[in-house]
Amino acid sequence: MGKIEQRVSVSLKSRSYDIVIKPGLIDELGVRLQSLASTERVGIVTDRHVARHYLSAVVSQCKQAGLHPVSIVLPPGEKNKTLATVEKILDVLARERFERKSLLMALGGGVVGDMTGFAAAIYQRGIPFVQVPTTLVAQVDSSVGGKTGVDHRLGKNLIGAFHQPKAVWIDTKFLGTLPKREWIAGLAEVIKYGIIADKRFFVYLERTMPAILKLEPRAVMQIVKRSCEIKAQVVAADEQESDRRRILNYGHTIGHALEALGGYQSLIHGEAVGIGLVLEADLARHQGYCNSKTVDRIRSVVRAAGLSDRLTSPSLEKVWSAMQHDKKVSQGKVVGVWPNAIGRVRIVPIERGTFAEWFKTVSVGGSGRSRYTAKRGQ
Ligand SMILES: NC(=O)c1ccc[n+]([C@@H]2O[C@H](COP(=O)([O-])OP(=O)(O)OC[C@H]3O[C@@H](n4cnc5c(N)ncnc54)[C@H](O)[C@@H]3O)[C@@H](O)[C@H]2O)c1
Ligand SMILES: O=C(O)C(=O)C[C@@H](O)[C@H](O)[C@H](O)COP(=O)(O)O
Ligand SMILES: [Zn+2]
Repeated sequence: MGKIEQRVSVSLKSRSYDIVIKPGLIDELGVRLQSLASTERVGIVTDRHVARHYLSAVVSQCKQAGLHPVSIVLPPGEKNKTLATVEKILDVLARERFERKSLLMALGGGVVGDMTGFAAAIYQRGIPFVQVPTTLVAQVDSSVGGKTGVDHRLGKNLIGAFHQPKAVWIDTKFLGTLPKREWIAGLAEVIKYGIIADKRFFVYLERTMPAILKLEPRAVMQIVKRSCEIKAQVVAADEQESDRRRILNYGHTIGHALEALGGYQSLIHGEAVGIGLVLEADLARHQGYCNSKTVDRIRSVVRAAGLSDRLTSPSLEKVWSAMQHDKKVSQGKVVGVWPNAIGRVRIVPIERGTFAEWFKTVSVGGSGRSRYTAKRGQ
């Protein structure tokens, strides 16, 4: 199997697994699956958009490797990340007599990955699955670390389970067909890693953004690999988010609230996180945790990526109330992740009064979408 693959290991207490990053890895999927699957039956879960580009190639790979693939094609988009959609996956697994050792493959973005992982976590109390992420968000974040689940009307990812994949296989060539808006959204999670854990990486992003926006292969490989390394380290230190893993949620306290307030339709996840990165940095400054220069640098890199930095809801009550459903809430208190400087964050609760004071100072406006809101394929 070619030479240019990169590997990142996720070392957990119970078990480790590898993230393999390689352009063209799709051509090896059959062989890789064969070496991991204990039964011939393999469930390929994907969505309609991804299926159009890649499903037939993956199915024929499986067949060539002597496997018996069963395709499950879901409706795309966050609004379908629901228990009802997971039930559809479970119906197929039961009907097709999937067994405890049957393997599922999540072929898609974070929505497909989170739901496939959740179905794998609960079908027969847990079956194995692999992640084959096809969006930037999924390649740098959602495919790694075992957070799986679905949304609830009141809050993001309120229903779910920790269930680690057996492997993560990343083909950066998938990104070639990704709509630009989705690519830009993924950059929010990439920028997040620089802010929470790696100043050098943040500086790299500041300098290299033009090449990244042009999808230059070296830059793409670098951001995917470094993001996976940082995520793998954090997850290894705290698999089930009892403490340190909460840093991966920087930008999400406000981001998830805005996503839920938009009914999971107006903002896509990365766009909401991009806004959250800037607003939570500004809120950190307001609380005296960092200086304005730090906020300005975060704002500049977010804008350079083409992401919005503007609050999308004028209602303090609505935003604060949506934030109450954050999974970091502890003993009724909203807990935030706040930058001290680039590369360093602290985790501290915030009072409503402090949030309200800051909220008055923030200008509201725009749709919150990235500069690239064109239709798919543009
Ligand atoms: N589990 C975690 O740790 C974690 C981390 C980050 C995000 N998430 C979750 O991930 C979700 C967002 O994921 P996403 O941004 O990947 O969105 P997504 O899964 O909705 O994919 C975005 C769009 O791109 C399409 N698409 C996917 N790959 C494509 C390709 N290669 N070519 C063309 N079209 C393609 C999809 O059909 C979809 O329309 C959110 O639900 C978020 O909560 C989870
Ligand atoms: O892996 C994690 O831990 C994260 O927080 C990564 C986030 O980017 C991701 O959006 C995650 O799904 C959020 O988790 P949640 O527990 O806040 O729903
Ligand atoms: Zn996220």
